[in-house]
Amino acid sequence: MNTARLVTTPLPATTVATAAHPTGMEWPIRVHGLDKHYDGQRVLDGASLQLEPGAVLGLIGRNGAGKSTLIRCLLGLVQPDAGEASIWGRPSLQLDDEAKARLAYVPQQPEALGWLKVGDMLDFVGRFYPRWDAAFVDATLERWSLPRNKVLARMSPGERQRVALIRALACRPSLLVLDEPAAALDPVARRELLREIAQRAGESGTSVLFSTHIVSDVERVASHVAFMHEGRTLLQVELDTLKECHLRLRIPASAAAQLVGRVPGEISRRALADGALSVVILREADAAWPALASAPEVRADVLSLEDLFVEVAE
Ligand SMILES: Nc1ncnc2c1ncn2[C@@H]1O[C@H](COP(=O)(O)OP(=O)(O)OP(=O)(O)O)[C@@H](O)[C@H]1O
Repeated sequence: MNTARLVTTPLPATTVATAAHPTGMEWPIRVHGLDKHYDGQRVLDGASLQLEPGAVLGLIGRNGAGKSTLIRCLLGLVQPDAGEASIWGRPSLQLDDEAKARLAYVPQQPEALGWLKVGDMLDFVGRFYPRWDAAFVDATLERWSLPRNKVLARMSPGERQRVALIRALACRPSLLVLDEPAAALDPVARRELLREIAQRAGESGTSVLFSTHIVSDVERVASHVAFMHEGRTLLQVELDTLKECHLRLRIPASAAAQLVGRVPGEISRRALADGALSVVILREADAAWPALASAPEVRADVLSLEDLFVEVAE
């Protein structure tokens, strides 16, 4: 497969640490050109991402695509080999206490403070956050049937993940970063979580980044989606405009043989068994489609989010 890097909103040339949002507000998240290697394996390959204030961005990618590594670089937990990452305009590796107090992160497998009981851990952590919402903690523990007096290490992964989510939301963060928040949750708990995220974003203006490989979760709650594949961010776009800005072209073998180079806006390409080509293209809002899209022998389809994910990640 031949893939190209493409972000529908191009990142300006200024450094991420200093660039301002067009509204004058700070970008909750900006990541530009991140590279990261582990043991000679390229895990991030020029990954770029940005999160609008108040937006909910679903970062979608297959297992091993690099989502967790991108998030860990973004939060300053891992140092990238190259590229820049910032939160509210501050470089991720130099976040001050004020920025950290406005930020909540739920890792894929929350393990911290496992020897404490649920209630003791939440009371302890709450002391460090001036905006801690103790009433929310009590109400949500009850609603989600989580006992205060159970030791965290003895809980199931799903229960532990829900406690971690309560902890994250109780800080009333301005930015919430969730790494596969639904991974260990049953369908009911997943819906509750998504509802909570949507409510936070809608009512309090919390900006949210969450990684997932569950397409329906993105459709249910996200305002924006970014696709990640083999360490690259292939596209980032607003969900409402997604259908207007991508097409899959099925180019028959006869025409495919004459095709030289990439199709304008091409983000993925797949050879089909009969020699035809399946090419996904993306255009900027209001830009014209390439002439090939209306060629009589070419079939152009708009894809569902799930089909688009499969097409670019195959
Ligand atoms: N600390 C590490 N040491 C060595 N390799 C690592 C490390 N962290 C991640 N990797 C490798 O980097 C690649 C990307 O991993 P990452 O966890 O970022 O992917 P992911 O998209 O979050 O996957 P998943 O959806 O399965 O959680 C994988 O091949 C993984 O094995």
